[in-house]
Amino acid sequence: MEQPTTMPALDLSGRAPAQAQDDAPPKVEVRDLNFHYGEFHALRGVSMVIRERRVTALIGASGCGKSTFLRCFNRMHDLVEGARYEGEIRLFPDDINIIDRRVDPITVRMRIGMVFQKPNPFPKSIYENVAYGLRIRGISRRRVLDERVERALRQAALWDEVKDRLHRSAFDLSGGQQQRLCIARALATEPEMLLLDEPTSALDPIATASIEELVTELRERLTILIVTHNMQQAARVSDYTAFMHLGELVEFGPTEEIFTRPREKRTEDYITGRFG
Ligand SMILES: Nc1ncnc2c1ncn2[C@@H]1O[C@H](COP(=O)(O)OP(=O)(O)OP(=O)(O)O)[C@@H](O)[C@H]1O
Repeated sequence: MEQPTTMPALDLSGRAPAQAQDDAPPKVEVRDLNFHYGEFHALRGVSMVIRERRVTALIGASGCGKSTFLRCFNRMHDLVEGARYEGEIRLFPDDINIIDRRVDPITVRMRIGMVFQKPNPFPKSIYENVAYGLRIRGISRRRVLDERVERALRQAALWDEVKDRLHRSAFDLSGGQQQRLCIARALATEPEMLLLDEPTSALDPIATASIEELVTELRERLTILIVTHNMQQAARVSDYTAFMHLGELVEFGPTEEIFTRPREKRTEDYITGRFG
């Protein structure tokens, strides 16, 4: 695991003011979420509100349940034997409980996209990677596909780099470009929320910076939940930070407060690198 970096280098100067009076409506409300892998109780009574068009970072030591939590949001555990959810994850504005087995996981995944730690483009062309989800949704008219593929690639800040080689293999792209392609693929179906699971941990600093810039741009149009081991990254890109420990949510609040005035000693110890 990458060690958390220490506190002094955090630069919070360019950030929006603390959101103590944030008027963004809730996008998701997590209510007393418990999650079990068979006998193992991986998430313990997690409750939090994720606000619309805000970036919320999940931090905490390896194994504390960050990915488990993130994966609940697009029902990735459904096929894991013995996996069991309790509680609610209510998605607004329609107020549905997305972990209710009666809610179709495909519908949930259309509304909540996910990007993983390692770029994982399909063995297809750049164009077909982005068009994939659209084709699954029955869109086949060339003009519509062209338009939506271009829009998603522009939103992922990749269009200028790939517009002349759309039909080349996605594997010809660099790691950072592949990750932006995966983001474009997730954006093509116009989700309301994006889950990012350590999206830059396999990337170099330049590619990391471009993904962080992109996260800040995407925040204008959708809600983002990001898992990161990098404290600076959480401080740079997020509005809110949630600190988890052993399956519990220890502390949650505006990023600036969590990093400068944590209420809990465990949070302070973690962000100052005293444990992790
Ligand atoms: N499929 C599984 N079956 C059983 N236990 C699992 C499974 N996946 C994860 N776990 C356990 O659940 C706990 C939380 O794991 P999770 O991957 O969510 O942690 P994390 O905080 O994302 O860690 P990291 O930062 O290392 O990615 C760990 O103890 C892990 O061993």
